[in-house]
Amino acid sequence: MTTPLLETDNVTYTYQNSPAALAGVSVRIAAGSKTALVGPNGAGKSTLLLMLNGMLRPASGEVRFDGRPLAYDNRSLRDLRRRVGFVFQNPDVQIIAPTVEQDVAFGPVNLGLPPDAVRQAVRDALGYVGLRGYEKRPPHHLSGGEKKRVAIAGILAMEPAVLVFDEPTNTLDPASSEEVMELLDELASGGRTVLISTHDVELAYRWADSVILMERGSVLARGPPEEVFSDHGLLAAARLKPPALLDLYNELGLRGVIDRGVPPKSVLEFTDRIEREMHGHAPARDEPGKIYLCNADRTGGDELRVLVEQGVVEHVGAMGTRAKEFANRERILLDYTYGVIDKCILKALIGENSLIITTGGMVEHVHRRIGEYSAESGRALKATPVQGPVSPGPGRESVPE
Ligand SMILES: Nc1ncnc2c1ncn2[C@@H]1O[C@H](COP(=O)(O)OP(=O)(O)OP(=O)(O)O)[C@@H](O)[C@H]1O
Repeated sequence: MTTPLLETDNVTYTYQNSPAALAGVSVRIAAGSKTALVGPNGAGKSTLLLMLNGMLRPASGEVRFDGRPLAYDNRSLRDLRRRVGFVFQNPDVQIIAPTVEQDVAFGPVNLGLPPDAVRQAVRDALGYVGLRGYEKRPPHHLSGGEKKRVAIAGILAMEPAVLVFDEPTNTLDPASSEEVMELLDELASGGRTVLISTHDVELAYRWADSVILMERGSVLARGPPEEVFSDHGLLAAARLKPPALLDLYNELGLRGVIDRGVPPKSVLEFTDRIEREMHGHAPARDEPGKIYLCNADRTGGDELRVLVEQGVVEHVGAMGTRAKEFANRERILLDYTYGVIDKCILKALIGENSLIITTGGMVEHVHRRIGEYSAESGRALKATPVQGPVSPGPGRESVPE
C-alpha cells in the first residue's frame, strides 16, 4: 500500500473519570478515499476523528499526516487544520460570526489571505454548498440543513485536502441528509479525501469505499463495506444491524436462490442480478423509457416545466446543490434527490421516462454512468440532452434530441 494520507499508530486516549475512549487504535486513510468510521454510541469515533486534526493529542501512540508525525505547536496545528478540515456534528459549535459571509470568511481571514482572495474563497465555497444569496443572513436563524452547509462552506473556504465529518447527517431530515451525502460525494469525486463517522450502516454501505468498524475504543474490522457488513458476528459485537440490501442478498445466496458473488450496492444492481439469475440473461423488453438530461446552467425552467406538465417525463431528479436550487426556484417538484442516475435507469427499464437536472461537470458524469451501464447490461440506454426551447406537441415525440 502507498503511504496513507492520514494514519494512526496504536493511539490511546482516556478522558477524566472515564474508561479508555481509545485503547490502541491503528487506522490508515488512503488519499482520495471515502472512509466511514462506523460504530455504536460511545465507540470512540469522535475521539479518533478529533485526533486526526490535532484537536486531541493521544496519550500514547502516534498520528501521521502525509507520512509525518503531527507536531502540536500552534503553528503546526494551524497548518494541519487548514489541510484537514473538521466539520462538527453540531453546526452551532462551529458557527461563530453574526452573518453567513463573515462566518465562512473566518478561516481564510485567519490564514492571512488578502481581502480579494477572501471574497473569492467565500463566494466559491457558498456557491459549492448552494448558499449564494445567504451572505447577509444570521446563521443562527437558518434551518439545521442550511447551518450544516454554512459549516461545510467555512471549511471548504480553506481548501483542505481532507474533510472529516463527525456524524454528518445526525439530526437532519431525510432530504437534508441526502443532500449532505451528495455534497460529500461531489467533494470526493473532485479528488478530496473524505472521512465520516456514523452509526448508520445503510448510509455507510452505499456511500463508503472503505469501512472501519469500532466498538469500545478498539477497531473490530476494516475493509470494503460489503465484507465488513456481511459478518453478522462482528456487527452483533458492535450492536449494529446489517444493511437491508446486503442482508437480503446474503440470505438469498444462502438459500441457493442466487449465486453469491460481489454483493450489490444498489437496488438497480440487485434487481439486475436477480433478473439475470432467473432468466440466464437480461430479458428482452419493449422499448426502454428515455432519460432526458438537462444542464441547468444552459436551460430555462419553462422548457423543463413543459416536459413535466405535458407528461413527457414521469419522474424528475436533480443532482448537485445548484441543480436542486434551480428546481426549487423554478418550482419543479423533484421525485429524486439522491441516487438519481440509478433511479432513472430503473424507471427506463420499465419503460418510463425521466428527467435528470444537473450542472457543470456532473453532466458528463451522467453520460458516462449511463453509457457504462448500457455497455455492462447490454441494454440500449442513453441520456438525451434537453437544450434550447422545447416546442411541446402531442406527447413524447415533440422533445428535441
Ligand atoms: N468530553 C468527555 N469527557 C468525558 N468522557 C468523554 C468525553 N467525550 C467522550 N467521552 C467518553 O469517551 C468514550 C468515546 O466517546 P466518543 O464520543 O468518542 O464516541 P462516539 O463513537 O463518537 O459516540 P457517538 O456516536 O455517541 O458520538 C465514551 O465512553 C464517552 O462517554
